[in-house]
Amino acid sequence: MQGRALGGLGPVPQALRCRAPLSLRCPAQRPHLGPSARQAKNESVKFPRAEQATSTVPAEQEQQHEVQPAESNGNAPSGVKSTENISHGHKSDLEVDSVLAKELGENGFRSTRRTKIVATIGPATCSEEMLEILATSGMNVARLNMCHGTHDWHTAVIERIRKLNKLKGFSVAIMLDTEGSEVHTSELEHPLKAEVGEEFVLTIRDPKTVEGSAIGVSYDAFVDDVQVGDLVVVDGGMVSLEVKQKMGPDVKVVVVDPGIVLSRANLTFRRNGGLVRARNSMLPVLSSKDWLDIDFAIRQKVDFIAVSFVKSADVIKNLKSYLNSRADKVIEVIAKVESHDSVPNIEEIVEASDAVMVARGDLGAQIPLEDVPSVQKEVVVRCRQAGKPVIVASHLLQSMIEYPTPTRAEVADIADVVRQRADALMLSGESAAGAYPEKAVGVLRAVATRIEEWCRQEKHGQIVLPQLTDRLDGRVSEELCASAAQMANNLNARAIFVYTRRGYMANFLSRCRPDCPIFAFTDKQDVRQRLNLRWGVMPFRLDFGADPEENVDRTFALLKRRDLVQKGDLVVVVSDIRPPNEDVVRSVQIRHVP
Ligand SMILES: Nc1ncnc2c1ncn2[C@@H]1O[C@H](COP(=O)(O)OP(=O)(O)O)[C@@H](O)[C@H]1O
Ligand SMILES: C=C(OP(=O)(O)O)C(=O)O
Ligand SMILES: [K+]
Ligand SMILES: [Mg+2]
Repeated sequence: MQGRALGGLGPVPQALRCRAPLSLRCPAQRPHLGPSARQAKNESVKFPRAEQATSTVPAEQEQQHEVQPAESNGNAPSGVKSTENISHGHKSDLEVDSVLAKELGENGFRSTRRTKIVATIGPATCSEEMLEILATSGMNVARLNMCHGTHDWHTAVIERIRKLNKLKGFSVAIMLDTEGSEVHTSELEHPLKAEVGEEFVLTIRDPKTVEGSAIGVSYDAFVDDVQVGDLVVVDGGMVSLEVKQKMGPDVKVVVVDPGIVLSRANLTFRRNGGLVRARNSMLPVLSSKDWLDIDFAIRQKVDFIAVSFVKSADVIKNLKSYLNSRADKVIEVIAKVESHDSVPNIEEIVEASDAVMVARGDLGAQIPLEDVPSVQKEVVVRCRQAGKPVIVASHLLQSMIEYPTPTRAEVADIADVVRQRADALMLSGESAAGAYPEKAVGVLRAVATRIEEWCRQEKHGQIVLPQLTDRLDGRVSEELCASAAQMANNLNARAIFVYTRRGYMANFLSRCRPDCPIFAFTDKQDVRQRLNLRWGVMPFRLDFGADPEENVDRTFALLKRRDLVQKGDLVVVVSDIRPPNEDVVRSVQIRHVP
C-alpha cells in the first residue's frame, strides 16, 4: 500500500465512515433515554376459573408443528445446557435470561422491550468484558461479519458468547453473515485520505508492486467492466472516484467526492447516473470463500446464517438443502435484501427464507437512496404477513460511532422501524468499531421501549394477516394463536404463555404482535436462542414433564418463586405439546396465577 496514510487514527478508525462535517456538530444534549421507571399497572381482569378451548388433531396429520420429535428436523439436542440460573443463584429446571428477568423486574411485563437487538461484534466489542456489557445492555443476537477477521478470531468470539450464555444465564444467539461476491478494496494498513483532484491507481495486482498511490481491488474483471468516465463509488458514497484511464491491470482514477477510503471498503460502479451491471453481478451469490465460511458456521453450530447480496430464492433454497444434509442442528437462513436484483424478487425471497434482513448500507448504494424507505416498508410488511422475522440494519445510529448521543433524525428512524413492527434493529459499525457500543444499544433499547408503548396506546402497526397455509393442522395452529393473541388483548392479559418444542407456535404468536409479552417455554437451548430474534418473545428453557397441565402449574410456581408473576395475574396459556403416545391436544386456556 503506497497511498498516503492518515496519521494518528490508528488501524480501525471506523468513526470516519460518518460523513457529517465534524466541526458542524453541536454538543447536543442527551435526550431522556433512561429506562422507564413506570411500573406496569396490574390490570388483570377477574376471571372466575380456568376456561379451555381445545382442539384434537390426529397425530398422523401433524407435519409441521410442535409434536414432531426434534430429531426429525435434524434438530439434535442443544450443545449448551446451562442448568444453573446464575441470576437467581440456584439450580432449577427453568432457565430465565438474566437480562430479561432484570427488564421484567424493572419495567413490569407490559413495558418490557419487544423489539430485538442484533449487534455486530468487532474489535470494539470482542472482549469477554465488552460482550457481557452488550448482553447486559440488551443484545439478543451477536452478528459476526465474515468480511472481516479470521476463523480463529470468530471462533474465540463464539466461545466467549457461549461461555457467557452458560455462566451468566444469557441466551444470546449467534449470526454469521457471509461476505458475498462483493467488490471491495484490499486490506489497507491505514485508512486513506482522498482529496478532490487527487489521483489514485486501482489495481488487480499487488498494490505494493504498483507505482504511485495504489489501492488493490478484490475482483479481477472489474478492469474490463469499467469505462473511462465511470464513477467508482466507495462504501455507498463515502468517496467517489472518476475513471480517467485504463492501463492493463490498473485503472487510473481521480477523486471527485473527497473522504476516507477504509480497508476492505465496498465498491460500486456508476455510469450516466445508473448502476453499472458489472460482471460481478453475474458472480455466484455464495463464493467458494462463503462456502468455507458456511462449513465453519456448521462446525460452530451457529443459530443463523445471513446471506449477503441475495438476488433470488434459488440461493436460499440451495443453502437450506445443504444445511439440512450437513448440519446436525437447525441453522436458520436469513436473506439480506441489499442488491438491486433482489428488489423485484422480494416475495419469493421472503417465501424461501427463514428470516430477512433489510441491509440498507449496500441497498442504498445499489438502488436510489430515496427508494430505500419504501423497499424497507415492503419487506417488513411482507415478512410479517409471512410470519418470518425481519431485521432492519445499517446506519440506525451511525453518528454514535463517534458521538455519545444520537441525532434526532436517528431516533426518528429507529422509531419508524419500531412502528413498522420489525422484529429487530441491528447495529454494525456502532457496536463493532465505534466509541460507544454500550450507549448505542441503550439508545435502541430506550427508543424501542418507549415507541412500543405509544404504539400500544395508539393501536399503530395493525395489519391484516393472511392465512399462511391450507393444511388443516397448520390452519389450526394459526387460528389458535390468532385467537389467543386477540383474547389476550381483549382481556388485557399480563402475558401469553406458550409451550413449544420447536418454536413454531411462539412464532405464530409473535406474528400477531399482541399487546402483552409472549413467554415461550421450550426444552432446548438452541430453540430458545432462535426465538430470541422474534418480536415480543421472551424465551425460557424448561424441562417438560409428561403432563401438560402439570407443566403449566410448575411454570407458575417457578415464575412466582422468581417474582416474575404474581398471584392473580391473568395469563393466556397456549399449548401444543403431545404427551408420549397420544394425539396432540392443542389448547388455549385463560388462567389466573394461583
Ligand atoms: N471481525 C471484525 N474485525 C475487524 N473489524 C470489524 C469486524 N467486524 C466489523 N468490523 C469493523 O466494523 C465496521 C462495520 O461493520 P460492518 O457494517 O459489519 O462491515 P462493513 O462496513 O464492512 O459492511 C467494518 O467496516 C469493520 O471495519
Ligand atoms: C448489513 C449490511 O451488510 P454488510 O455490513 O455485510 O455490508 C448492509 O449492507 O447494510
Ligand atoms: K457481510
Ligand atoms: Mg451489505
